[in-house]
Amino acid sequence: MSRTTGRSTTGTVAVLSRLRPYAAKALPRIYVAMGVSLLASLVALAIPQVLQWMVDGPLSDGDAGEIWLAAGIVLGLGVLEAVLIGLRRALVLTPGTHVEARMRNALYAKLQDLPVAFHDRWPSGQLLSRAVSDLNLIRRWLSFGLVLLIVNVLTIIGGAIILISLNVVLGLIFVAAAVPVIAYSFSFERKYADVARRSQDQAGDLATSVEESVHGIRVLKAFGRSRYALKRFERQAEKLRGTEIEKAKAVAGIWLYLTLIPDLAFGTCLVVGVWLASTGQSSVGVLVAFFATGTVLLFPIWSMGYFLAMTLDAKTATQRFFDVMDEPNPITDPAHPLTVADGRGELVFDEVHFRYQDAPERFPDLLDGVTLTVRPGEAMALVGLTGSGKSTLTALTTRLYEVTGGSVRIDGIDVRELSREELRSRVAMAFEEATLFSQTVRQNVLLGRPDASEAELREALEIAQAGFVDDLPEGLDTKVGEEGMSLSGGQRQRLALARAIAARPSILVLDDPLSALDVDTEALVEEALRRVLATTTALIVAHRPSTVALADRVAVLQDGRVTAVGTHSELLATNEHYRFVISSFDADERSTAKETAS
Ligand SMILES: Nc1ncnc2c1ncn2[C@@H]1O[C@H](COP(=O)(O)OP(=O)(O)OP(=O)(O)O)[C@@H](O)[C@H]1O
Repeated sequence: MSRTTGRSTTGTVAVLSRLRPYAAKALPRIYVAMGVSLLASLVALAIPQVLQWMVDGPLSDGDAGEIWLAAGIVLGLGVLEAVLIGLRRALVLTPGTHVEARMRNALYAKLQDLPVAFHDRWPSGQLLSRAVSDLNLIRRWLSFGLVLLIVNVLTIIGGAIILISLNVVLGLIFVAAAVPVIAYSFSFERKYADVARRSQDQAGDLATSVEESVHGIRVLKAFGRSRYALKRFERQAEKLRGTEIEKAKAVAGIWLYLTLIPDLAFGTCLVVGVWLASTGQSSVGVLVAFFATGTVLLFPIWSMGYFLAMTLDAKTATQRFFDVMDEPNPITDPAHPLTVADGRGELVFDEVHFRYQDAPERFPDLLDGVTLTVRPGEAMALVGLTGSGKSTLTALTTRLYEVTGGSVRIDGIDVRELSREELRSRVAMAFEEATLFSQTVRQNVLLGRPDASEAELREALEIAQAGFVDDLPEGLDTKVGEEGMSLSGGQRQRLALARAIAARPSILVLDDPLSALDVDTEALVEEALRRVLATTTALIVAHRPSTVALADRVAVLQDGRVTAVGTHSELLATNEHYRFVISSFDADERSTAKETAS
């Protein structure tokens, strides 16, 4: 999915000025760099004045002493200009990097804060490209493009005034040439802004493809789909290449205008100037100064296209950054959070309604009035057909998603009345898909409670039957996750379970976290889990009879509601839907057993 939002009508200055809070600390240094750069331009513009004085004065008088003096001044001014340019470069070297780092941290914090629903909608490559290449563009613009764009414009204006003061006719020919250039620049801005946005969005899509195919490399290889993935990637890369060429063509167009028109203007000035000098209406010195000034102005004029493009790239990058930063977060802490006093661990779903944002309107709510009480210390299994909304219901307990009606209460307090930190310290979750981070085993397990003691950490590992960690090369300090040791699915699940247990929550939510374990290990984990569940309230999504056996009672989720609650044997005896779900478990188990045997 592309996050292209189409052409923005917001002005470039208005968009870029949104960078001010992040750039505030860097701006003084950037302003000084601008001042220094402007000084360098003034020095460059002063050289032709000295030449004029030299040609009209000492050179025509044949005063050798003054000729040497003038040459010395020109040389001195040249050296001064070089020193000032060097100083400008030194000044702009670091401030942009600070701004980039500040913006990147802010973006990361925002991404952490935004709800899961946001991450469901946004492809990770789009976020990655914002965090890397867009911020890179902004840094380069701040430390280079912004300074030189402004200084070049001022240099061109100052140079034009000098040209007019040297000779009105020649000066006006030069200024008249600016009219078509400015007109073209406006149409360039419109065209380039569009194509820049498209290119940056397409780069994000490409990053998403790379990310997906790297993540899914096993599936692609196993299904022999590598060539297909490559073809898809090539198509996207080709599309981006096309857009980049469009961009390059737009820049080439303005570049042509910016070189051709000033060159034509100076050519005209040369013809008129020679005529003026030959008819005595202008001195040779003035003519020399005029063309020397013109030469000084050529680079600022030619490079305007480049800096304009850079500015528009930075504008697009800024818009893309704020696409994320402006995203409202409906799941926030209340102004005056309550605290759970006794922490008994009662979990109540009261007439809970929920529907995903992108669910078609004709569909009823996925959760259509779920009412369920899990008593303190009770282990409740949640059973239902696949797709009935079990995982979704568990996600509401920690506000990964927000209820769209009704409420979820912990010890009598609506979860929306608690700070998210307090809520997530009360409720710990373990998911079927066990995510480990590129950190040590210890850091991964203590994610929810970094200050847990060694004994607590060991106990959690023991309950989750994760003793294998001691056989890892560096034990608990072995790095796992994406950049570390590869672990099996079952090992990952056991670490994720240990993580939930180590958090010592009053409510434990387990979304089928034992699915990847072999039968023997599962039995051992379940036996150990029973000890924990005796003191902790638990909501357990069950896909297997053995998981159901862990629970005191079972709730049946059907058509968006909890239609029955009871013990396993009660429900078996009285509830037809339960019997049907359980028989589908058995069928699954049988087919899994067959697959394992074959
Ligand atoms: N992020 C999402 N955005 C939109 N729809 C979703 C999202 N996650 C799940 N759904 C849909 O909501 C329904 C319920 O999904 P959920 O994962 O809660 O079911 P489940 O009962 O846990 O299923 P299973 O037993 O297969 O794990 C499904 O139809 C699914 O397609």
